[in-house]
Amino acid sequence: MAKRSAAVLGGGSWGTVLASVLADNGLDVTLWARRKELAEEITRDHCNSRYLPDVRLPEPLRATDSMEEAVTGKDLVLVVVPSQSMREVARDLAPRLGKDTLVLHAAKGFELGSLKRMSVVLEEELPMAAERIAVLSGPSHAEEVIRKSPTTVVVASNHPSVAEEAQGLLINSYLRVYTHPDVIGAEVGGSLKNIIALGAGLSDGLGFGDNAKAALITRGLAEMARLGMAMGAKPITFAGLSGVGDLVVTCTSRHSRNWRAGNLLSRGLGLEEVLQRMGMVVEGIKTTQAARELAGRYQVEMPITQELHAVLFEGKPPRKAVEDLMARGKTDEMEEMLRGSSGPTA
Ligand SMILES: NC(=O)c1ccc[n+]([C@@H]2O[C@H](COP(=O)([O-])OP(=O)(O)OC[C@H]3O[C@@H](n4cnc5c(N)ncnc54)[C@H](O)[C@@H]3O)[C@@H](O)[C@H]2O)c1
Ligand SMILES: O=P(O)(O)OC[C@H](O)CO
Repeated sequence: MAKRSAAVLGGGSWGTVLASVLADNGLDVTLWARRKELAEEITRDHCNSRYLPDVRLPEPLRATDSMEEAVTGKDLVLVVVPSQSMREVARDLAPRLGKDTLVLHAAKGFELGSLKRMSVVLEEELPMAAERIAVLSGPSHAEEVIRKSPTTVVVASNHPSVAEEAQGLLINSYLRVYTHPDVIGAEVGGSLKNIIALGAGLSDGLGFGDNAKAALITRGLAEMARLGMAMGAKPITFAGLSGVGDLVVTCTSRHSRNWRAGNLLSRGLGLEEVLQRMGMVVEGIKTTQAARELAGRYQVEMPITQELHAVLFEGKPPRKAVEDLMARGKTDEMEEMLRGSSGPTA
């Protein structure tokens, strides 16, 4: 059988690590990076010094700054760029995509303005591949996967055979991949957990304790599920890897960009300075804007998201945001879940 092949689009932390996983699995892999110097460094020195310092990448992994060269003849194209770049990259990919190539994305966010999920953006820009699209999500920090630390993720697709094929290409002894039928749930969970992780970083930075973090995680999950269900997700998806699994890892890991950004905000730094210090994408910030608009569109209460929006974009002091969350009207924790609707409780 011919050697399977893949292109990974995006030379940041997660793109580089997923390309390394596929190379470890024996695929012929080409990574596409926008910057020529980065592509050369990966091919020549087997490292990505900006995004993964001190990590040696698999020798067979090749990189290029030519998308044409990267994607031509590949069985799988894995798109791993920040959400706000997804449409632009998909547009460049469209004329080059092979007629049977699987398209998998691993971004966690919504497109600002349209508020669309990433697989919808891909379907719009790659209509010829609409039946071959899948999403990769779940608790997976790049820094741990590259060390081959045991990790579990899901590949969700509306087409079971597409999810199974992507699963077969990615699964190995340190990355266990489950298929999943709920694309909406996987994308909404993977995106919204970043908002709660920003809140967890803020909470920890302000010196609130473990009770506060447990509350944020649990009530955060409730509002993630509430919006997800209104958007068409299956509630059970939020109990899985792309829901509570990813929420827990992002709220508690020292690797989390979103947690770290929240923590820097708690020290009184402005948003611009926080982003400059991070130097990597912090998806939760734009997701907070998108989720607040989605909450309005779907008439769903998202108090944590609302308060975080006020802190990030309206100058509200974080302690006042916490006070206001605690002082909300009395409610029943499970009322809405047990009613099975997305009605107005929080
Ligand atoms: N880092 C992780 O551990 C991790 C894990 C799971 C999911 N994700 C998700 O993967 C996505 C990418 O995250 P990351 O951590 O790799 O980000 P990163 O900040 O490490 O890297 C982003 C990369 O995308 C490139 N890029 C941005 N816009 C581009 C464009 N228009 N064309 C080409 N390249 C472009 C940047 O140059 C950079 O190389 C995000 O949605 C993130 O939430 C990340
Ligand atoms: O580092 P973060 O906060 O962007 O999170 C990365 C992944 O989404 C964790 O699964």
